[in-house]
Amino acid sequence: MTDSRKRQPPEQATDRLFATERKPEEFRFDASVARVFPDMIRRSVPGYTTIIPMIEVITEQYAQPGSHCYDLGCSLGASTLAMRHGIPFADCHLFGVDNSPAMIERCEHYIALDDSPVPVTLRCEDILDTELSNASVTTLNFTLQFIAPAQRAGLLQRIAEATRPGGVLILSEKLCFESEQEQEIQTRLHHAFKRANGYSDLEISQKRTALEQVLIPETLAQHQERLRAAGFDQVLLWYQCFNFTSLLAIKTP
Ligand SMILES: Nc1ncnc2c1ncn2[C@@H]1O[C@H](C[S@+](CC[C@H]([NH3+])C(=O)[O-])CC(=O)[O-])[C@@H](O)[C@H]1O
Ligand SMILES: O=C(O)C(=O)Cc1ccccc1
Repeated sequence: MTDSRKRQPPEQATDRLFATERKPEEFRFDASVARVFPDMIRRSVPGYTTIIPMIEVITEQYAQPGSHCYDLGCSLGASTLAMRHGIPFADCHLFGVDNSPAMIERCEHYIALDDSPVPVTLRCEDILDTELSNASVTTLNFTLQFIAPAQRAGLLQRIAEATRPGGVLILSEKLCFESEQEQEIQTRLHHAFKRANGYSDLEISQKRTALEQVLIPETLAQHQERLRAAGFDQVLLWYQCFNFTSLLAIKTP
């Protein structure tokens, strides 16, 4: 492939994956999702377009010279590129990890189009198996929710152990709520957000069914307690919009 072809951005499309009636099937990060993913996540996750630039701001504050930064579940690299632009040291190494070949293939194109100096290595791997060491900033931007709940504590412990003193984990997640009333209100607001972004009731309901066994949200308290038990000293909620949040877990220097 010539250099100029390699540098073309992948074509992007509008998400109509759930627009027509389809047989119930579990949601997967396959090629059809990868093709529409920027549109899908922007229209589906309240606050996503705010969180991405803030990942750059947070990374700039916490990246340490000579350290590793990790974006776990990097998809097409939106959070990876935000981290790359925030890292103020050329001797840091950034790793983007995702187990979807369709995502990693497209992500490679976006990384190649970006010419900032921080080296990036993409790994098509399960984040449960990926090697972690010498970390200053690690991001799980809406990824932990797709990991089986029984595996979550072990992964967070591995991240905390790999994190240097003064380093952080940025954890963004869809939440559920202990109060049934709050669960109902926040879900209604999330669905209203999706409708305002052009999704029909059929699209909202079919995607909801497809995600039921795949995206398993937990409460804010569950996340905060598990992050502390994993070895993070401070857990700050820095963003919430409806049932979507982002936390900053800090290992004290
Ligand atoms: N076990 C796993 N190992 C590796 N990757 C996984 C695993 N399970 C799921 N993934 C990957 O985690 C990503 C989650 S999307 C992240 C968005 C991105 N961070 C963004 O800021 O744009 C969030 C969403 O779709 O709501 C997908 O690309 C999966 O393939
Ligand atoms: O679409 C939804 O309802 C979500 O909860 C978020 C989402 C966004 C992109 C892929 C999977 C889930």
